[in-house]
Amino acid sequence: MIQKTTKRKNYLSWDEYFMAVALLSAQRSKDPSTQVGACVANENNKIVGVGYNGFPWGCPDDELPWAREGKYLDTKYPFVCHAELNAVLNSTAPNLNDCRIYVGLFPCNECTKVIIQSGIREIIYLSDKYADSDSVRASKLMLDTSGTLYRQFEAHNKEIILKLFNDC
Ligand SMILES: O=c1[nH]c(=O)n([C@H]2C[C@H](O)[C@@H](COP(=O)(O)O)O2)cc1CO
Ligand SMILES: [Zn+2]
Repeated sequence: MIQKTTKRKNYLSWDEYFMAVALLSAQRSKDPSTQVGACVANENNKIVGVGYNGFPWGCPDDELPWAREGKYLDTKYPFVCHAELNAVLNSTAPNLNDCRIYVGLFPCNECTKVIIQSGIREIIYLSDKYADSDSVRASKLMLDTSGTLYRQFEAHNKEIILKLFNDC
């Protein structure tokens, strides 16, 4: 076998790593329409919280509705906890001051309040598909006025492949 003496070139950047963790977490979501994941990293690039969208602890995934349309109480919206909320609540760190949060989807106004109040200073998001909604407009107003940073994730690769069985 030929010995490799220089470092590997195609390793993940920190941004790619944390976004990949967010996207992997999203795969735990039972939402049939939109799976969102979030990953909080601190100043030392340590992961301090992860989450995905789902119903609250103890609320059965098969009994509450997953519908998007219909009467409010027949939809998922009053029940589902957003990924960002779960990532903040799941954190074991004493506080999230100066952390970054990586999310698949631009945070709604309710999650934005949680993000700002938790001390997180930067949001890195993948999709802004609800940019035209009042919720996201309100988010941006709060972020701009509070000085909380946000930027879209810059992808250098279109995909990050995880192989469960690798030939190494
Ligand atoms: O910031 C967010 N974080 C988050 O976890 N979600 C969740 C709530 C829902 O389960 C799903 C959105 O559903 P839909 O795209 O079908 O409206 O994504 C939604 C947003 C933005 O609205
Ligand atoms: Zn939200």
